[in-house]
Amino acid sequence: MNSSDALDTLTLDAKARKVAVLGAGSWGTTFSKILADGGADVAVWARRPELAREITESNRNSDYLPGINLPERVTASASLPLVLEGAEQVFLSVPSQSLRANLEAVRELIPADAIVVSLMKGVEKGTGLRMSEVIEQVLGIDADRIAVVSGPNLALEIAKEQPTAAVVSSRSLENATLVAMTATNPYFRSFVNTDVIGTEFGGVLKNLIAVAIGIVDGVGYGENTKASIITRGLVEMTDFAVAYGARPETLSGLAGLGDLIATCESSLSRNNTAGRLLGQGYTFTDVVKQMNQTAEGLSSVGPVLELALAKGVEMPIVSQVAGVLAGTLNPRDIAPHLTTDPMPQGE
Ligand SMILES: NC(=O)c1ccc[n+]([C@@H]2O[C@H](COP(=O)([O-])OP(=O)(O)OC[C@H]3O[C@@H](n4cnc5c(N)ncnc54)[C@H](O)[C@@H]3O)[C@@H](O)[C@H]2O)c1
Ligand SMILES: O=P(O)(O)OC[C@H](O)CO
Repeated sequence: MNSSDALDTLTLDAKARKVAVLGAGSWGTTFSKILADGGADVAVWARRPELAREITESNRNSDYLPGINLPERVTASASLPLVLEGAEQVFLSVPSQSLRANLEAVRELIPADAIVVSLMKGVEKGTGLRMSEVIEQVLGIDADRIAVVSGPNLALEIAKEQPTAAVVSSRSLENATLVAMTATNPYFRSFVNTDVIGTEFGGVLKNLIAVAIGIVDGVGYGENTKASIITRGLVEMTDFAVAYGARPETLSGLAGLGDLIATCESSLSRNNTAGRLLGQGYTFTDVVKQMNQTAEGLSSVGPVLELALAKGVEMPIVSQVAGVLAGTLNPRDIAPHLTTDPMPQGE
């Protein structure tokens, strides 16, 4: 049976019944709720046993999702073998820079046929690898068994069941579809594509533009500045991702423009918040101390600029974010420098 025949025979019965989520932060916990509300039994791995107990016994994760009740189908444990046993799909939601170490601990525990799904939006420092590439490298599994989820997905809004869409991407359309069916419920709809590169880079790059938006917000600039950065930021995102093999239309979709809008507009965004603190004059070190959740953009800016240089892609906005983070560019100077060329350019 080829893959399009296999797709034709898929019915909703093919939804996964037992899934595992590694990482009980704001996104791992919210995604567990999405999956449980779609009908799956969800086992979550939390590093701290007391958090695992709170999730299982009180159906709450009060540190990350205050006021949200989790479905009974979500249980948690600090034991990886317990969580992973029998999982048909394994969702990964830890900070990107910790993924490799976490995967090394679970390599032997992931069930042989499970689809492994990245929920993360970062690139690895030092290697410049996307999360799906780290998964492929460390687990040594076929790329068809790996999927990624991305889109305009601010965790707290979804935990409150506000209607939202996302895209699931895999080289195997069949596996993307299986994951999307499992990650669909009355308030959350998953679309599919096979452009893993574009889907992952969309999520990484919008974080950097959201940091820029936060910076100019913190400075006190208004909507013209922000709209200029969002629009030119999308050009930078698309040029970069296409240089690495993405399809341009992916960057106009949920994982690109969609996520860019959500992250740049919302004060719930940690990347946007980190930028705002920088714009208000806090140093990078102060900002890192104040953030108690993951702001991936702060770690991805370096590797993204290295990848851009390798392909000769110009990223003036991302370069300016790097300058502000390094303390070499005054946040007030970020906005006028939307191109590196003083001569007028085609848009
Ligand atoms: N929160 C969102 O709205 C959202 C939405 C979409 C995607 N994401 C992505 O999901 C990923 C996880 O983000 P999050 O929002 O859940 O972050 P978070 O900071 O809320 O939680 C991270 C979780 O990982 C754990 N953790 C921290 N360091 C770890 C380590 N070294 N090893 C294992 N676990 C560790 C923490 O204890 C916590 O449970 C990020 O890549 C983020 O970009 C987040
Ligand atoms: O809070 P942020 O900035 O990590 O953004 C969360 C999600 O990626 C929004 O889609």
